[in-house]
Amino acid sequence: MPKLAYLGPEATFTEEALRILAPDAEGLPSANVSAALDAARRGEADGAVVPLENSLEGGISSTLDELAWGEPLLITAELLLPVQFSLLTRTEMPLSDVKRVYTHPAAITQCRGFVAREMPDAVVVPAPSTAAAAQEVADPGSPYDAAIAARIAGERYGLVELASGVGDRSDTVTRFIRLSRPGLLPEPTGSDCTSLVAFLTDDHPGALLEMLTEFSVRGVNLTRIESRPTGDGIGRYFFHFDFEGHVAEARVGEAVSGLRRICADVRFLGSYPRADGTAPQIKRGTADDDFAEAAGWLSRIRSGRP
Ligand SMILES: O=C(O)C(=O)Cc1ccccc1
Repeated sequence: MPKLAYLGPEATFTEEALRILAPDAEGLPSANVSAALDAARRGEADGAVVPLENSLEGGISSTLDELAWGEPLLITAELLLPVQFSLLTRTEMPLSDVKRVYTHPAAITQCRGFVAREMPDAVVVPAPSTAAAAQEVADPGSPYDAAIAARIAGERYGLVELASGVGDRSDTVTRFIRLSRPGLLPEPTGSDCTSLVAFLTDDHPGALLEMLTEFSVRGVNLTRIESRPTGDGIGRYFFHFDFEGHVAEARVGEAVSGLRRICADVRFLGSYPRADGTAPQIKRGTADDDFAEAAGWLSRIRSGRP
């Protein structure tokens, strides 16, 4: 039974994701994303499950930066999970009495409209996770009146559900990833995604276009691009890329090695099955057979056997 570290404590959305991604796994709750990933790096767990992005707000910065700067880990699976938020308190109370709310930053952005409409005077404070917020609010000495978390977090920590469905959109989806220490990649399935981070050599006109061209000329469809500051001053960024296909496929391998040639550094984050099962778009001339045929032709030319 694998042991997987996750953003805890019990009853986070990440735990729900873990139960779906790895139903047989033993969960190891961790205080934050870095701690979960460190547990996997140190071998205290076989891997980790953490949130990566959501469809309303984009990437979860702490995860993106850990993947780029921390000891390397490999993404081996992803899951898309719709999440529902509840407003949880120790006792029944009118909404107007809720003055201090505690929850994870991703929930703050996804419930902003509800808070502005129903509790305009409330202050919302960021918590390490939604379940950590629920656990804190359950403490009678807590300075917070309410947590925004999953209904099951309310049940787990003995809170009252003052309101349910407090998210601004019911169709918001969060993307979670499973990671392991570097090793063998998952086999290609025909519906895969590859992730990497790329660092520019220097700042010059067209630098981003040059990177994008490596994908474009091989017909590789990007599914996410996100810039993050390098920390070296305003205007200095590196880039997260997700794209269709597995690095074992010729067009993807060529794009990745093309990037490697023009970037200061490329960190490969993994090729893994796509959660939505969508087959990649393959443009004419970019299938594995096309690359193999052209490579054979080139080698015949080079050896004088056209
Ligand atoms: O805090 C949690 O429960 C998490 O798993 C992170 C999170 C927070 C809000 C939406 C999705 C994931």
